[in-house]
Amino acid sequence: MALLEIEAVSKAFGSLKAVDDVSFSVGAGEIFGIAGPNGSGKSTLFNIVTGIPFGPDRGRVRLDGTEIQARTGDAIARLGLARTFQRETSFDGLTVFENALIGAGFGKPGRPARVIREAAAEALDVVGLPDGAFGRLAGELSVYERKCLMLATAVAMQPRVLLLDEPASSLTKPEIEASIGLIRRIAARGVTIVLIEHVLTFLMTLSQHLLVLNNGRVLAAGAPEAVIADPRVVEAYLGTRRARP
Ligand SMILES: Nc1ncnc2c1ncn2[C@@H]1O[C@H](COP(=O)(O)OP(=O)(O)OP(=O)(O)O)[C@@H](O)[C@H]1O
Repeated sequence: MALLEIEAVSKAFGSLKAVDDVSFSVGAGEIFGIAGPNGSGKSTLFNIVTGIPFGPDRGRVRLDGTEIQARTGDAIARLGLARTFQRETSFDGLTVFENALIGAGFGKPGRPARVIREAAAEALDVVGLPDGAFGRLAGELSVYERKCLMLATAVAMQPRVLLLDEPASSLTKPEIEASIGLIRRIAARGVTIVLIEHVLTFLMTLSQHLLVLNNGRVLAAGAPEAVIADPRVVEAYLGTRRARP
């Protein structure tokens, strides 16, 4: 059985169908990529799945067989589904370690402080933020470091499924390479990953399955090589240009 099942979900804003009858499933341990032009509904899809800030108008979302579409974002996160955002999001007035502690302590009442601290330190280690950075204020970090911290805070929650919204945006090529490595490290820990990204090489390198959205609908889905070779995808996602290598 799939770990995450999305069945015919839709979300409209007035007359705009931002997500329109979208279905797919993600197997345990998989890295599942989602691409699509600007405004095709990718972030709205993540909002619907995580309940942050809203669920779907219609359709079902199942996490390990449990229907979650009517639950709050908070309850969904407690069930083991975490997300990051397109823009770096952190508590800027808190230190790197304090930010990770918030993730590690989330939804785990009664967890000993020592265990929470260990989970926070481990998550920061996974994303490559060294001990020397633990005391720095989040607001003083570089864009890349802030993205790493947002990721570490989500990893510290020890989710079963992690949804990453454009982790490579605004990064340099070496930083993108580093991000690929750290997403692989997170996946190797048994975390199932769903990844939205504009950078196609990033998606192609990481994903076992790829889905392309266009105007809120699934345009193509399947093996990444087959999907990006699909003429409808070339036209919708890349316009008249060919895919950049
Ligand atoms: N809260 C909202 N209220 C009204 N319209 C919205 C809202 N959120 C998204 N939309 C609209 O829904 C459509 C899909 O937006 P969404 O952000 O999901 O696309 P996207 O594929 O993530 O785009 P991008 O790649 O630019 O981030 C767009 O037309 C957008 O303007």
